[in-house]
Amino acid sequence: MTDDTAPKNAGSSDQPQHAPTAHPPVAEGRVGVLLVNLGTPEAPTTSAVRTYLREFLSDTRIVDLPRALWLPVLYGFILNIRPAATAQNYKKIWREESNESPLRYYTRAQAENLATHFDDVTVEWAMRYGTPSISEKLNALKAAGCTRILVIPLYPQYSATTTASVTDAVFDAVKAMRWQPAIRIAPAFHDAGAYISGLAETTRQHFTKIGWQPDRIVLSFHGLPQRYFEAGDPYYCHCAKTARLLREKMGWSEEFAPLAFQSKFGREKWLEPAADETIKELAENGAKNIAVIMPGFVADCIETLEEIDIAARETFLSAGGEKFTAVPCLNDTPEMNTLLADIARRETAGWV
Ligand SMILES: C=CC1=C(C)c2cc3[nH]c(cc4nc(cc5[nH]c(cc1n2)c(C)c5CCC(=O)O)C(CCC(=O)O)=C4C)c(C)c3C=C
Ligand SMILES: [Fe+2]
Ligand SMILES: [Fe+2]
Repeated sequence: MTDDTAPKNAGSSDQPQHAPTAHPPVAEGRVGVLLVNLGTPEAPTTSAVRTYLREFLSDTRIVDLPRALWLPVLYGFILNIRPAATAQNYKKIWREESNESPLRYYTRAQAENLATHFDDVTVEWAMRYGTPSISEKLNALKAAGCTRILVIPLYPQYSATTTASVTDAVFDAVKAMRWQPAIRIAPAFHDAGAYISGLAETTRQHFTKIGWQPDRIVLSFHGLPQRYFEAGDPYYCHCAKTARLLREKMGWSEEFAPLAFQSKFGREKWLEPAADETIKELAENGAKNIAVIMPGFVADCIETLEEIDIAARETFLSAGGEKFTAVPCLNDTPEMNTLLADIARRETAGWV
């Protein structure tokens, strides 16, 4: 536990007789939990989106092409063209009340809700790209005396592009520390009971709220280049397992609730089928009322609110569909709170 008497030697009262006395006070003995999501621009403007995309798309975990090939494309084309269009899309979903993106709003709420479960654990949240950074928050936890820190990447399905990238940033940050905290990284939770039941329960509640039942349901996950899957990324298999478990829980067939992948970026072949094509085909084949569930996202964001709830809705209605609903992500629901508390308790076992 922290000893407030100063001056103080690090870590122990078992100091040798001739120990130096000028050591700065070091708080110690607490447990910290750091929730980490992807990251988001600071504002829905071209320049803020450019700053965000520059950091995001420079990560070799996200785009693994040789830098000599990728950087000219990134700086010559993508960062000149994409930010303006993406900023327009962020404007459509921006939370004006708190002047932030939904992803940031819900990530903060998730951390605040999780903190209510513990008296003696400090809970913080960070973003892999942009702010607040992982390094800033790990240093803040350390300064608050956390010598044991659990990091929970907020991605239910493991991918090198997301989960491993968080781990990279965590260890880059501790690399700069003299007295490193003990670090644990929570594993993927694609098949966790509380996650599947949370998805099932919030979906049922949503259908009750809207007052109609869909003819078909698309289980849409963020996509990846197929090459990453072929190189050993387990993401596709984790998505397929989440989809199967949710179908089993709800009594849905695979035909009724097919798996699809959204958010394709660039020219490479990505995981298929593409969600927008699946949604269009459903309308063309006579489905009138559909729902889209996006279990790969624990917080609503541009990909769920703009790409699906605005753009894919338009695709479906233009192709002859009549009713479309995007089921909200787990966000700041009690179900999400239970899930995070379960993960935090299990993964801090022996610490708390
Ligand atoms: C090569 C490009 C991309 C890969 C690979 C990728 C993987 C990936 N992303 C998420 C989760 C999110 N992505 C979000 C936005 C987003 N993703 C990409 C590109 C790749 N993602 C871009 C360019 C963007 C920005 C928006 C745009 O310009 O279209 C978000 C939302 C952020 C927000 O502020 O709302 C999330 C969340 C996962 C889970 C994943 C791999 C499994
Ligand atoms: Fe993405
Ligand atoms: Fe997108």
